[in-house]
Amino acid sequence: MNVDIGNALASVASPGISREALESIDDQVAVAHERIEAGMDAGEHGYEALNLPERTDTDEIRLAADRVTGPETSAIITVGIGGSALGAATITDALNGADDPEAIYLDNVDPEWLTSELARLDLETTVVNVVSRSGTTAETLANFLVVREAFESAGVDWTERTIVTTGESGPLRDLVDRHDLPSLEVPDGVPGRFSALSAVGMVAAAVCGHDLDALLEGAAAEAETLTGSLFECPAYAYGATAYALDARGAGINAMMPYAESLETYAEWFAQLWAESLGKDDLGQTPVRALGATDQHSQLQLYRAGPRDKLVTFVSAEEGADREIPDTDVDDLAYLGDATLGELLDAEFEATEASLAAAGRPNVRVEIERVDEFELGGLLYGMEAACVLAGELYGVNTFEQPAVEWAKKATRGLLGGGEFEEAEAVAEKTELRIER
Ligand SMILES: O=P(O)(O)OC[C@H]1O[C@H](O)[C@H](O)[C@@H](O)[C@@H]1O
Repeated sequence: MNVDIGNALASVASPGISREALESIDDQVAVAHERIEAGMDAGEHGYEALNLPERTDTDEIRLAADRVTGPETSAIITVGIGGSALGAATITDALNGADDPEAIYLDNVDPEWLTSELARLDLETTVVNVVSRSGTTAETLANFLVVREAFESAGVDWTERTIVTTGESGPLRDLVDRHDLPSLEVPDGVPGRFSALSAVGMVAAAVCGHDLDALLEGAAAEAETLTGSLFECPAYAYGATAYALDARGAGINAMMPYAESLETYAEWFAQLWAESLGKDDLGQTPVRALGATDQHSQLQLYRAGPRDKLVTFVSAEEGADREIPDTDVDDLAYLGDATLGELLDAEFEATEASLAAAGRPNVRVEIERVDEFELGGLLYGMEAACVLAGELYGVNTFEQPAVEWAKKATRGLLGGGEFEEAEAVAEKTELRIER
């Protein structure tokens, strides 16, 4: 990926970063890079994620996926949540074409939605991809039990169509052993939100026939750019700029890719950025946005609201295109001379310039196209940017203790044990205004 931080400079934006400040931050980047390199060399928890390009065994993933996939495979249901779903969804949503199996992600426990999703599938030709490091995540286990029941009710042998990616032990590992299911391991030392470039994120891509090696080659090429300076490393330039803008008041980061196929990538980025950096009352709030669509919903706030946002654009240099037919509507005749791709590019450049004209900081992330190599580089680049930002914030980038309170409360509310968190739910302060 390439990064252009010109519109984040103090000469353009407020908040903005002076060139002197960038030079000073670059000294911190050099120190942070040494820490990151040491963590990678030692295979330390979290830093190990940046070793995935050479660690992930794509043959192993393909072999396991091939045990449940055939030419008749029409769909793959991934049952997982958070990092155990968003990386895989980012890859298949970015790469799947009309002829690929449909990739569905059951990463919520909404009964109406899940029932409607299952009802429209041909379970005979559907693969089930269960992903959970712990094997105890309530949403994932509940959804798996419902999916398994749906297969059994349809008289379809789920064991012939189910692949599991989980830790070395736990309920899902027991299920694998009991039914001799094809399985893969969640890599040690890699938090879920950093695991897209491992079996966690790549089984669905394998079932859908994508080039896993190209994903890793793109990631490896990005890994090669990790040097000790933000002026030489796009990932570090992005991470340092986002951090520095937050320190100057831009506490919100709207991730706005100009490609429909990257909409889920913005959701993946939101977990990566929020769950890694949101600690000790610090962290930059990610907002999922999409170009050109959100020019018509959020741009007003980005351009004329509080000066508390960075807008991050992701633009693909090339892609499939389509002519806009001629029209006799006078005011729209100019569109007939353009293609949809030219319109999308013009809207991106116009929106980028409109924010700069209003002194609103924005950064451009460029990829050549949305394919395996470029996507692997984007995922890896943003992971490295996040690790660097975590070093600059001085937070524990790789843990997420704050998510545990609600889990305990949920378990307590369902009779899964005595938890004071559940009692706190009952003590809610109310001020109800009813219709
Ligand atoms: O993979 P699992 O153990 O099922 O965890 C799934 C997700 O839930 C956790 O609560 C964390 O918030 C995520 O970082 C994680 O990816």
